[in-house]
Amino acid sequence: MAREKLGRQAAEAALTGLDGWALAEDGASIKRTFTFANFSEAFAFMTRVALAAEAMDHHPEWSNVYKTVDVTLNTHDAGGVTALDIDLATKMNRFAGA
Ligand SMILES: C[C@H](O)[C@H](O)[C@H]1CNC2=NC(N)=NC(=O)C2=N1
Repeated sequence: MAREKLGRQAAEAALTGLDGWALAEDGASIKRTFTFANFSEAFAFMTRVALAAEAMDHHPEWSNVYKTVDVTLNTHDAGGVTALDIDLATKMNRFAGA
């Protein structure tokens, strides 16, 4: 099920092939820093992700400084990483051209 919490091994397995993402030390979230050419590119990325996230009803925790976007994903209800986070991370990589 999409909201079923993935154990550490399953989460790590799901991340293989997902460029740039790593499991947080506590195993409860996944993280990636995206770096773009400039602020416009970073903000365009965030806009695309925002629309996709809203459609999924699954939202990133993120911050933006100039051309970098730091992202943390987890599923609050499950208290950890689920397939929803992997799906959103996959979309983010696609939007970032990674
Ligand atoms: C009611 C609604 O489905 C929940 O609050 C959603 C909204 N967005 C969410 N986003 C994330 N990242 N995790 C959640 O558990 C979550 N829950």
